[in-house]
Amino acid sequence: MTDELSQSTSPQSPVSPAESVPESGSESESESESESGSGSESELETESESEPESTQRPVLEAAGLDHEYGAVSVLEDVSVTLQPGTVTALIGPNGSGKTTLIRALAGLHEPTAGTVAYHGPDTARQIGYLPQQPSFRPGFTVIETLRFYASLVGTPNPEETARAHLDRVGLADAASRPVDALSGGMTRLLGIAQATIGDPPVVILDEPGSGLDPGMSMHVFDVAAELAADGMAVLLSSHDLELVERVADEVLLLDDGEIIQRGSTADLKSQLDADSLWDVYRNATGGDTDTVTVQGDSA
Ligand SMILES: Nc1ncnc2c1ncn2[C@@H]1O[C@H](COP(=O)(O)OP(=O)(O)OP(=O)(O)O)[C@@H](O)[C@H]1O
Repeated sequence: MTDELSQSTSPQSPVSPAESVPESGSESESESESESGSGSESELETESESEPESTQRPVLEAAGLDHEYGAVSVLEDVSVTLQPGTVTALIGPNGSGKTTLIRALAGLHEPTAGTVAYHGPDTARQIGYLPQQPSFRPGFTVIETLRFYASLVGTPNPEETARAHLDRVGLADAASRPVDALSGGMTRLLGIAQATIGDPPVVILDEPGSGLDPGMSMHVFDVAAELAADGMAVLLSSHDLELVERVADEVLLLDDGEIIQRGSTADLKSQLDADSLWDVYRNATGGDTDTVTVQGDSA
């Protein structure tokens, strides 16, 4: 699907070529991330269509992921399963490897080792992805941009789909505004709307609440919960532990490239004798509040 999106990009499209999804195996890990992430057939193993669906069966399954940037090991033996109809939250200190893991799950870079397998239906779009810093091609309005994505995935009525997705994130009033005139928070909301166009079975949101005011952050997390209620498997990363506690069915705590805790908030709290997810986090990570762990050489 990544290939489809890239190939469909015309010079007149709202998708900047510079923002399109990196080619398979490309290590162009710059922060100019694509807003059109999706499960790349070339990078994800796809299940046969005849496989029966089961609620117990993960729609996305990653096993034994390692990732290295040169000599620096950032992920080590990470396994993740995403179930339909659930919100999974990825939490962890700055630099612990969340974005690296997310990009591997979204098929945007190949892990050094391990597998990512998609077991969901053979839809036009398998994985929707919100990068940490979404960007859109200037010169197009919000509605034009979303309409473009809707037409890319073959939606029968792109206008209606675009408006419905704008509505869902609370951006309806900005439909006619040029994308380059949006605030940072509004750009993120547009990114979330874009990530869900085509109703992909898996939606991966890298820090969807970052830069949003408290009310809008809560709204965005509620949107994530609604997507899960509609049957999608939602993975989001966040540093807002209160909101994570509010919506997540499962929490993955990543520290120094390894998942050191996983489970429902209730289970984690009881296992670690903690009153809140923040206590869980602090107990499990050592609660360092004044340093960022830099993996590998600190230069
Ligand atoms: N392209 C790259 N080349 C080399 N090192 C990288 C690259 N991208 C990330 N890293 C390093 O990998 C580690 C994990 O980074 P990553 O962005 O995955 O962490 P994160 O948990 O998402 O952090 P944050 O919460 O601050 O967004 C960091 O030490 C970072 O410096």
